[in-house]
Amino acid sequence: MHTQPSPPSPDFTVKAGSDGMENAPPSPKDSARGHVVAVRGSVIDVYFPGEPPSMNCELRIGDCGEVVAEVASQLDPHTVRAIAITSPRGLSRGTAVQSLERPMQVPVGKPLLGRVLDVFGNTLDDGESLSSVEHRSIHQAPPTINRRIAKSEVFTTGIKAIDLLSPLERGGKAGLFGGAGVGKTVLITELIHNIVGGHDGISLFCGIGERCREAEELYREMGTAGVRDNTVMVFGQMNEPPGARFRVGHAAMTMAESFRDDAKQDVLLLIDNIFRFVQAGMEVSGLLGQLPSRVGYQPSLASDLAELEERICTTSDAAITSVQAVYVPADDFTDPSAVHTFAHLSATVVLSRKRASEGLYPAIDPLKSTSEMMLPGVVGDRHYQTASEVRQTLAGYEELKDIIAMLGMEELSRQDRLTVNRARRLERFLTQPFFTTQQFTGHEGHMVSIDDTLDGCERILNDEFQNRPERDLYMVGKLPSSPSCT
Ligand SMILES: Nc1ncnc2c1ncn2[C@@H]1O[C@H](COP(=O)(O)OP(=O)(O)OP(=O)(O)O)[C@@H](O)[C@H]1O
Repeated sequence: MHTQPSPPSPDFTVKAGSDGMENAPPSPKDSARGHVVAVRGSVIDVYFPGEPPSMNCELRIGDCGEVVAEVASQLDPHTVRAIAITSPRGLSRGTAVQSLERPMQVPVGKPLLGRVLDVFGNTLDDGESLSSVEHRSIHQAPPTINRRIAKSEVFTTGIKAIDLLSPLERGGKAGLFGGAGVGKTVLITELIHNIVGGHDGISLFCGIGERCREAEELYREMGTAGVRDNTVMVFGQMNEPPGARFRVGHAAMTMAESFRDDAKQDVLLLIDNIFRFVQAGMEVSGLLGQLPSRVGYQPSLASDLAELEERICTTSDAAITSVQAVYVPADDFTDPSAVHTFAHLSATVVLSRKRASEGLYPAIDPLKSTSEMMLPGVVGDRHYQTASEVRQTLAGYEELKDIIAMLGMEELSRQDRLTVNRARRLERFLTQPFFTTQQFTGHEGHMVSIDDTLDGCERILNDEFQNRPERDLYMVGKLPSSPSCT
């Protein structure tokens, strides 16, 4: 079906800078020229009279190379199937195609700082083009084992519940898991606010498949916080074709790797949202006609994720610390996308809908959030003991909830009543007013050091606040030095 006699291929004339593409394709060799033989949505079959381009080669389609596509499979000795990275609107059979005979490339290095880019490295802000900057392929192998190093060092965020119960690892990967609307984006924005200013490296934000409005808000917020000059933002948002959303993570990784490997600078990589990467992969796989696997995901889900996640690592040159928001479909934590993502992370912060509905923001579930850093040798004995006691108290309260609902507090033993008293106060103390939600909550934002968090929890566990109303501990930063102070 794809090998029918092909019409003569039209002349390919390349107009530099057309279609807003800053990297105009070079003059094609004859063997790199082909033409479209079939278009089905984002799937484009291309016939090459000579040798066909290899996997992942970038194709420019149209007289001005206005549609960019990537070779996804080879159908026969002369035909390849490509996935469009830009909208394939207007394509028809016979349209000229040029193979660039190399994978997609993005600009890398210092000129990217302070810029907002798309999956091709085209600038989305008003600044000058980056076409003259060094470019590098978005497909890179992860560092070999002998280049990797493992240091166990905690990365503090100033957010009480995270620092106490699931401390992030410097040079590690952390995930913020949650269903729709439980506060993943707010939490990642607050992390940017708290960390980026004090982080003496580069920050790279990668927006995958989320709303364009959020990208604009983040850009403004970075400007207000005065951290834009040390930040690169790369977006492939929900209005873009699946190919672009699938590749934007690789583009961002290539930029992050250049800062780590060439400039030897630590990188903080924030990704919102890794589920959208999986979802884009699922769409691409469906378009390619692959048989779906469990829950409709692509059969290559595990390897797609591993290909990206394994590139995020710390080497002897510098560290890439990554925080990723992970949308959990229908709040089902056994969904394959969530399960496969869990496997790559050193810290998982789970957001709970129940806590969000009670207004206990950030809605972090203290019993489900975990971290590999939670060892006495890493966080210290005091932190380890306090976190364990907090967890035990909250778990005890969780078990007592059914009894309280059926029989009331009066039927509880004195010890159980004390547990409930402490747990409710701890729950409220672990809420925190955010800088980024200041305008609509009316609570002034607070960053809290881990010492103040430990001090607060210890005092609540020692019943210092047992006679204070619970609301006094809600949405506060650190606790007052005396329980009687407000
Ligand atoms: N820390 C917080 N303090 C106060 N309100 C919050 C907080 N976190 C989230 N919210 C409320 O929850 C809403 C949804 O938050 P957010 O957009 O971060 O959710 P999300 O999990 O990213 O959602 P989606 O999956 O739809 O992108 C916010 O608009 C806000 O009203």
